[in-house]
Parts: sequence; C-alpha cells; structure tokens
Amino acid sequence: MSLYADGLKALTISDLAAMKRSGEKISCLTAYDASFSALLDRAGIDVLLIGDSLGMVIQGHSSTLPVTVGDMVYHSRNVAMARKRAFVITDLPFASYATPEQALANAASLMAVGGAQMVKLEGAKIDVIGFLVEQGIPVCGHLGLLPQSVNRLGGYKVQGREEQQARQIVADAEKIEQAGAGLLVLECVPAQLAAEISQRLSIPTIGIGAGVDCDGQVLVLYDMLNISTGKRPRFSKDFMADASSIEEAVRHYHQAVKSAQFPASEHSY
Ligand SMILES: Nc1nc(=O)c2c([nH]1)NC[C@@H]1CN(c3ccc(C(=O)N[C@@H](CCC(=O)O)C(=O)O)cc3)CN21
Ligand SMILES: CC(C)C(=O)C(=O)O
Ligand SMILES: [Mg+2]
Repeated sequence: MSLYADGLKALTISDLAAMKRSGEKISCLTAYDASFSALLDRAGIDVLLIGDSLGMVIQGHSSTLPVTVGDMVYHSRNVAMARKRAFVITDLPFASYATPEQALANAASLMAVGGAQMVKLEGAKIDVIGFLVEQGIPVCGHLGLLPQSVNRLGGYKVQGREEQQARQIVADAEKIEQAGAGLLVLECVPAQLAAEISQRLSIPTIGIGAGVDCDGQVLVLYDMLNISTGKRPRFSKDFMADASSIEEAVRHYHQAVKSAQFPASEHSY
C-alpha cells in the first residue's frame, strides 16, 4: 500500500477484497481524464474504471468496437496521473486479447504506460485470464451484457433471463474466480442472478444494471451526470437532478452506493 505525503493511502485489491468481507459496498465510476479523476478521487470514489465506453461517450461512435489499445493507454494515463487514493482499472478493448500472448502485450502497455492497476476483459476467457494472472497482472472479469459482442448479441439487452443462460453465467463466474481474477463486473443481468453470484464468489462483484446485492456498483460517469448523448439506460440515474455541482452529484452517488440506496428496484431487472 503506497503512502502519500498527506497520509492518504492508495487502495489496493486487498482493500477491495476486505470491503466485501466486511460488507462495505464498493463505489466505482468511469473516468477518462485528469480533471474528473481528481474530482472523483476527492469525492471518495473507490475505483476509477477507464472503460472502453469512451468510444461512445468521448469519441461519438455507436459501439465500443472502434476503440484501440492506444486510446485506452492515453485515457488511462490521464486518469492515473491525477488520482491519489482510487484503484485504477482499464478495459482491454475489442479484439486486443484473442490469445494469451496478445493479451499480455496489451495489458503490459495499459499498466506500464497507462498506469492501470488491473485490466478488465469481457467474457469467460479462462486461458487468457489464467495467463495474465500468472504473469502478475491483476484481472477483472466481465459477464452478462458484453458490449464488445453487441453484433453477436443483437443489441444491448438484458442477459441471463432464461434459466439455462443464467446457469451458464454462474458457471463462468466460478471459472473466472478460479482462474485468479480479483474482481468481476456483472452487466445487465437480473438482480436475483447477480445476488446469487455475489454470494457464491469470494471475489467482489461490481454491478451495472445488476441490482443492489452486488458488492459494488459502477455507472458511466456521463450517464449519472445526465450529459450522455441519446437515452440513458434504465439502470442509470441522474444524480445532477438534486445536486448543485458535479462534485455534489458524485458525493451523492458515493453515499447512495455505500448505503445500498442505489440501485433501487426501478434501476434493476
Ligand atoms: N453511455 C453509456 N452508458 C452505458 O452504460 C454503456 C455505454 N455507454 N456504452 C457501453 C455499454 C452499452 N451499454 C448499454 C446500452 C444500452 C442499454 C439499454 O438500453 N438497455 C435496455 C434494456 C433492454 C432489455 O430490457 O433487454 C434498457 O432499457 O435499459 C444497456 C446497456 C452499457 N454501456
Ligand atoms: C460500463 C463499464 C462496466 C464498462 O465496461 C465501460 O464503461 O466500458
Ligand atoms: Mg467496457
């Protein structure tokens, strides 16, 4: 655990695991630049995710597929530079982890140049996850709605509504934990399924559209600030509605996650 001049301790993966054990919810938001990184860190947000959602909210694409490793390194570095306490996770973008060797080369760039403390990848790529962990790279899994597979899935839809698919997601979650992942994002799955997975795993789960029983919550920053283009997904909430500044909105989100007031049933499936 690194110690800064002001005595503020930077969070590590062990701290996040301890939060799950003690029942303290983990707050996470996406971040893409230094100014928001510093603001979110100041507001107490535990985890900053440099998400490939930046392809949509920063670059204006209609999916995350055009995002490159170079884009992720650039935004990750901007965020990592400015934060003091928050844990930094960066997405491996589309088609950047097809083999263990390719995943290692790209994860190494995200960490060594981008300043990421952990990399996140979509799907049950057990061989890739195991290899990265073996090389000393912390990995966050991601199950449920996989935006990099939008063309295969046929849209941004809730996953795991049918029993057979739900059982597959549970099995994949257990394999991801066994492969050595330290965290797992669950996106757009029924709240009851996410609750079951969160209970079965010893690693923390971070939900987005996955109900209140996940060990933590994440939202795309610009959705909760209500400045995204297009319609906000049902699972997000406009925290600017009752706030007089961006920092106040972020603090309200942090408190709402910590107290399990967010997400409510209207944000869940
Ligand atoms: N601004 C933004 N916010 C996000 O949460 C987000 C991104 N971009 N880009 C990458 C993915 C795409 N995501 C999305 C996008 C749309 C829905 C959506 O409209 N879902 C429907 C549910 C449909 C159903 O019931 O199956 C909804 O009404 O919420 C969900 C996730 C989540 N991620
Ligand atoms: C929404 C989160 C989980 C993400 O992967 C992203 O922002 O890219
Ligand atoms: Mg992503």
